[in-house]
Amino acid sequence: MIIAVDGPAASGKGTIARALAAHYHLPLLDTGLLYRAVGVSVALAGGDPDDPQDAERACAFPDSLLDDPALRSEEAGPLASRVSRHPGVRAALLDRQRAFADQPGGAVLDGRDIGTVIAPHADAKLYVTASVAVRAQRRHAELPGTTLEAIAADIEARDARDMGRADAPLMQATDADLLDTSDLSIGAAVQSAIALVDARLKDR
Ligand SMILES: Nc1ncnc2c1ncn2[C@@H]1O[C@H](COP(=O)(O)OP(=O)(O)O)[C@@H](O)[C@H]1O
Ligand SMILES: Nc1ccn([C@@H]2O[C@H](COP(=O)(O)OP(=O)(O)O)[C@@H](O)[C@H]2O)c(=O)n1
Repeated sequence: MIIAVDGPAASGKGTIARALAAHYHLPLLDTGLLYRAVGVSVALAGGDPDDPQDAERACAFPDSLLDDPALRSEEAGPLASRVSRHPGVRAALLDRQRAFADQPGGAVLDGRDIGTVIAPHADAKLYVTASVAVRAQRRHAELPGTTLEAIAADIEARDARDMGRADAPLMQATDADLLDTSDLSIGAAVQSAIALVDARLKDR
């Protein structure tokens, strides 16, 4: 069984994807980490994240980088969003994500284009969202050193860049279930997600 979880920054998709992976005993891939690794690698090499060649070169990052806490920093999100616009970067990361999705037994993947590009054949697809104000509050609680205004501005800029790019833009797949977590606790959001996935599995 493949479960695709997509949505914008701090919508709660990672939390939901983790809970679904535990509930259904499936391996989990946070695909945002791959783009964060490319973005951070470009910065470490002194390159330009908006330059396709610099970004593509950085796709050969070492796997050990995926465990680096720097990938969760405030700077890494916008860097990831900038490199992820380049079709060459998306192509370089495609096989790894598809192989994870199609492993025997299935998988949960979360990101921006799982239900639309990586695993359009997923058995269940969730598009997780929440208002900008709620998402900014959540990220602020994680990154208290930054102002709420700066975080909200980053979220809005990232939404616009991720939804506006030509290649694999962030969008709800036509067959994805929408889950707005703005007014839901983590527990309630996870229960709703499990109910939506169970309903899709029954229809298979
Ligand atoms: N429904 C929710 N209610 C309150 N906080 C939440 C909820 N879902 C997630 N969070 C918190 O918000 C932050 C961002 O959630 P996360 O799942 O990492 O989002 P995403 O993967 O979409 O960026 C985390 O600190 C998480 O614990
Ligand atoms: N499947 C994916 C996952 C992430 N990304 C990009 O990587 C950036 C960081 O993704 P993330 O999921 O780690 O970010 P958060 O939603 O956790 O803030 C996003 O803003 C996207 O630009 C993507 O293009 N496609």
